[in-house]
Amino acid sequence: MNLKDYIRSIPNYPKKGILFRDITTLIKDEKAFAETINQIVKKSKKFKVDKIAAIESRGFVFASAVSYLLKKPFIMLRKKNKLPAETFSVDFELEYGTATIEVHKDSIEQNDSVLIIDDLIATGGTAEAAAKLVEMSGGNVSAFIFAINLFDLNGSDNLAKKGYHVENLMDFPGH
Ligand SMILES: O=P(O)(O)OC[C@H]1O[C@H](OP(=O)(O)OP(=O)(O)O)[C@H](O)[C@@H]1O
Ligand SMILES: Nc1ncnc2[nH]cnc12
Repeated sequence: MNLKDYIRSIPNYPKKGILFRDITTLIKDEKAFAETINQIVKKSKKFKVDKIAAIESRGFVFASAVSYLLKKPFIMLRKKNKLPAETFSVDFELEYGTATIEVHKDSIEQNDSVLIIDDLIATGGTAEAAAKLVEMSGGNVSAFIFAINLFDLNGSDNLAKKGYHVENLMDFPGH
């Protein structure tokens, strides 16, 4: 099965010049969804993983299934003002705007090895903010796993250059 066949590409969404890579067409096919989760689980075996963290909202779709299969705790990295208790907070830039993500201060313990999962990496701004949240919490990023890498936006390569382990299931151009 070629997972790339299940990704729908929509030009000029949400802004002119963005080629949107849509995962809804992958997750509505139960075999493609299961294959995606299995491939992420397989890639995760190379790394020490105490906890899994994922980025709202599309990241949750994949990461919670992986967390269930690996029997590891699941940590939500959420958009601003969604988490009810005390948080660490990081502002960052997106391919199409700016944003803030937060994590509860008591989600990650000192020296936890945290696997960060998201559906897609573009510029890498979101992923770097996620890494900062893990590190501010006292944890270490054991690796990043993305279903889709928009390779011409260089986010994945930039994370690797910074010394992070990065795994991608599918490569697409972002434009
Ligand atoms: O590498 P970057 O340039 O930072 O972009 C990647 C991020 O953008 C998308 O999320 P989005 O903010 O659109 O939110 P959503 O998951 O709630 O749709 C995607 O799910 C990644 O989290
Ligand atoms: N081109 C793109 N397609 C889907 N999600 C994205 N998130 C950031 N850039 C994206």
